[in-house]
Amino acid sequence: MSLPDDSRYLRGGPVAQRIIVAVREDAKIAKAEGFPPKLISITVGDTDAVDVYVRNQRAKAQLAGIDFEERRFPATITSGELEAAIHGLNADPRVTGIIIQRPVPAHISVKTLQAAVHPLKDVEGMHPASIGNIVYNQLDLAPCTAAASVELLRETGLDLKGLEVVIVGHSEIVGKPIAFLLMSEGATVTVCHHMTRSVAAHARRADALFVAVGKPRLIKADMVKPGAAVIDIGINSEIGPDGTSRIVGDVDTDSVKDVASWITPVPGGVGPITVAILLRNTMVALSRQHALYESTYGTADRLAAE
Ligand SMILES: NC(=O)C1=CN([C@@H]2O[C@H](COP(=O)(O)OP(=O)(O)OC[C@H]3O[C@@H](n4cnc5c(N)ncnc54)[C@H](OP(=O)(O)O)[C@@H]3O)[C@@H](O)[C@H]2O)C=CC1
Ligand SMILES: Nc1nc(=O)c2c([nH]1)NC[C@@H]1CN(c3ccc(C(=O)N[C@@H](CCC(=O)O)C(=O)O)cc3)C=[N+]21
Repeated sequence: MSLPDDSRYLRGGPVAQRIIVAVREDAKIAKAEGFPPKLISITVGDTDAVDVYVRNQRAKAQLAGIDFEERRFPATITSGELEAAIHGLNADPRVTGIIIQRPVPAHISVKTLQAAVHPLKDVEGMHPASIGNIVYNQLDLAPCTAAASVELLRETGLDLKGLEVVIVGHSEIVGKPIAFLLMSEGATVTVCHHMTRSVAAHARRADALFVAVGKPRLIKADMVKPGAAVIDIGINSEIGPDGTSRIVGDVDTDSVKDVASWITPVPGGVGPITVAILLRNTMVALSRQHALYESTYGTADRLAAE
């Protein structure tokens, strides 16, 4: 889809590009120091949104100089088998980071899998020990989509302090971490979900509206305050008028763009930044592992050599 050249569109491409350039520099240095970064993606079963994400992870990891490997498992696999595979990756010193693609089949608990990833290899910040960091305002490694969405809001130049923010969707991986990230920035945050009495009434008060539900065109123009920033996080596959599959968000962009001052396109908005932040998180994880390695072995080795 090509978008008109309209400053209301908050495009993710340039932001993602900036991040990837910095990651590439870091990856080059890490390789020279003998710590080549390697990211492993674990997919269980088949989901369109995951396929898009993994395809872009592979492409951008290659651009950034990060080794990328996808491990695909059938939907019939047991939780025990997956946990064993994760433990193997935890123990493999060549593996820097592990991402568990969501969703996983109903008979498997994604929480159990996330808890099985070693916190030092948790590049999404989803281990129960990692997710607490954002509650304590330690924001250098946050869940990727949440961090990407906040990064796009910053592009508006709006002052986040005291900003009225409404988030629609409260998943652990998107809605809740966005709320914590924005609270850290001083925004006033309201979180809506399927039990909220009137999502529209809340949404209409928002200076910045984040939507992560997974329902095409859920947010219409009459739910948006004139002049608001609308961050559309949804990635939904649907069949377009020409009969081919296409990706759309959760916002009815055609009507909302006439009301909002800023809107993120889908594709081309949050998605590319999510991928870039995953790669940046891989480098943050690597530098933590490197620091631990040095404090455990490095000094001793250097002393021995002198
Ligand atoms: N762009 C990107 O980088 C990413 C995009 N996504 C996309 O974002 C979307 C959401 O993903 P994710 O958070 O993982 O999804 P989940 O299905 O885990 O969460 C959806 C959330 O929406 C809430 N919800 C459902 N129906 C309504 C409704 N009618 N009104 C208000 N809230 C509602 C649910 O509430 P409750 O739990 O109470 O039912 C839940 O909190 C998907 O389209 C996904 O593909 C996801 C990750 C990354
Ligand atoms: N553990 C986990 N973490 C996730 O963050 C996660 C997940 N599981 N499961 C699936 C969803 C979906 N998701 C996408 C991220 C980026 C694009 C993306 O790169 N989109 C581009 C490209 C679109 C295209 O190539 O057609 C865009 O929107 O412009 C898509 C989808 C992350 N998710």
